[in-house]
Amino acid sequence: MTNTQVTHVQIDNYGPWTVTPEPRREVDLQTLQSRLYADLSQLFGNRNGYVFFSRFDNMIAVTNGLDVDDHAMIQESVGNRYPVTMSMAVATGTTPVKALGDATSELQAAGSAQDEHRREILQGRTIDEEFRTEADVQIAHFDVNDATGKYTDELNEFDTFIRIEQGYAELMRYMRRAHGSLSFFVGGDNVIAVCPDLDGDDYRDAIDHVNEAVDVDLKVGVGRGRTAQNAGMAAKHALEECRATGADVELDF
Ligand SMILES: Nc1nc2c(ncn2[C@@H]2O[C@H](COP(=O)(O)OP(=O)(O)OP(=O)(O)O)[C@@H](O)[C@H]2O)c(=O)[nH]1
Repeated sequence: MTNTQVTHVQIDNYGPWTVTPEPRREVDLQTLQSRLYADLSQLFGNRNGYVFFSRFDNMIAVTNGLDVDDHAMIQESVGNRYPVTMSMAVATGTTPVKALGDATSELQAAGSAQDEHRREILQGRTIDEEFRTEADVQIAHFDVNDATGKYTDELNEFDTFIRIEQGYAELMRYMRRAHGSLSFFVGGDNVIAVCPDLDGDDYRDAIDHVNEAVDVDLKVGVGRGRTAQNAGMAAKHALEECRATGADVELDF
């Protein structure tokens, strides 16, 4: 049974900051956001977590293996180095959607994202070491079949981008609604989904749905692990197995 630990990261009072005392240069905001994402990717990643940028001012991390002190250190490090602070709430659940829902509720209960008095909130609970297992995290790595031949080498970059984003939009909605999963675009033609205990038929169902809805062909490798890093690497190996065998779905368990 999966037990996903999810952390909701939110920049404090970011909206007002972007326009105070007057609108800040967009290039500076883009630089700040992408650097913060890069730093968080390293800070969570060094502890075997994964972080996804969602909207950049909000980010979602899979943090199995990190305790509250690890979160506090990451929060402090960002507070020391950036002109903005961030709040975090962490929750666990048998589905990632449920865990994230609980984490978000904790942040919302602590105050608005645009409340200047709500700063550096750190709330929630992590999984005690004794209850952690090798099956806590299930990660699916989706990839568009032959994106290079069908899109990248054929269409202009914007039309390729539209095709890939359409596949992503349909997949993220369906995996959330039908399968309690959180899916994130990670670049190129790749989507990483954080999932509860799904089986091969569930993944086939999602791939068929996306194919019927928006005519984008996907394959997926799925892995399990004690941490996001372990599950994610197993998923990548399973995806290589798809490439070797021609299968649409490969499970590494
Ligand atoms: N983030 C991330 N991006 C990747 C990964 N693998 C490939 N990409 C990106 O996806 C692009 C397409 O690569 P592939 O998916 O290998 O190529 P393809 O043409 O779809 O071929 P097949 O996947 O073999 O059907 C690459 O140029 C990279 O930008 C990965 O593991 N993670």
